[in-house]
Amino acid sequence: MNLLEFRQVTVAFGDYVAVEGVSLALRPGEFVGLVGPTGCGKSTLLNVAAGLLAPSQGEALVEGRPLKGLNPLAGYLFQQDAILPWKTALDNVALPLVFRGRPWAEARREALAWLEKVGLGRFPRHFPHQLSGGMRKRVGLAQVLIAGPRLLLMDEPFSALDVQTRQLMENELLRLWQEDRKTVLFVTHDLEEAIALSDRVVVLSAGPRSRPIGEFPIPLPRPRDVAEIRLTPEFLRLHREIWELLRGEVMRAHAGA
Ligand SMILES: Nc1ncnc2c1ncn2[C@@H]1O[C@H](COP(=O)(O)OP(=O)(O)OP(=O)(O)O)[C@@H](O)[C@H]1O
Repeated sequence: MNLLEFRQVTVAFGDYVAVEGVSLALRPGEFVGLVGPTGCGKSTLLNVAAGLLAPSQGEALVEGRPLKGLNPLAGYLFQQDAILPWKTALDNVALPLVFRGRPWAEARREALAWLEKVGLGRFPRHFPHQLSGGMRKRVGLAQVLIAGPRLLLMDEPFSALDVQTRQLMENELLRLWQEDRKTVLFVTHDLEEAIALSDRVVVLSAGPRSRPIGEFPIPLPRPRDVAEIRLTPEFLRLHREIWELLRGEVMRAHAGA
């Protein structure tokens, strides 16, 4: 059964129809990259998947059941940090468990294990302003993963990072993902990032009335190193093929802007 499915999802903001008739299904354990030009409705679809936004028409299904309210299986990682500046790295990661009623001591123990998993075992008492951008991302990732989501919704999570840090984080994400293969919907307008990470890349058309116009399986071997895989002939072939479709949409989006 599909873990997440959009069935003919349309979202309108007033008269503006952002996405129209979107159908897309994610199998359990699948890593799907969603690419499209700026403003085409990628975040809108993630918000529908998270249950933060109800479609104007159509529906989202989670394990075959219509989604009503917040998606209980989902963890959401945004472009901006969602961590609290006045809490330590450890307490930021522990918070989702505390919100669920777990005692602080127990939550902190588990949080420390997660900080170690993301390579921050030596920084539990640091505050966010004492950490680099990449380290804050790691805190954010640990904070999402500690809650045990089966679906990860990621909205350009690494786009604010410099290229090297970004590649480190992409590899880190793949390493963690290999461990238990959560279902991932990863939004980006960076086609290379989408190909390097995903099992399947879905291309959205330029808005308004955006919808998927192409789906490309990415049969690159795993485990992958995102920096190395970009240099392989198969990667370049996939990039050329998908870019052919995406380029037209990017140009349409710019012409309409
Ligand atoms: N709450 C809202 N009210 C009105 N219009 C909105 C609202 N949210 C999004 N939109 C519009 O819907 C369209 C899709 O927005 P969305 O943020 O989903 O695009 P995106 O593909 O994620 O963009 P980007 O790549 O720039 O982040 C945009 O034209 C945006 O202006």
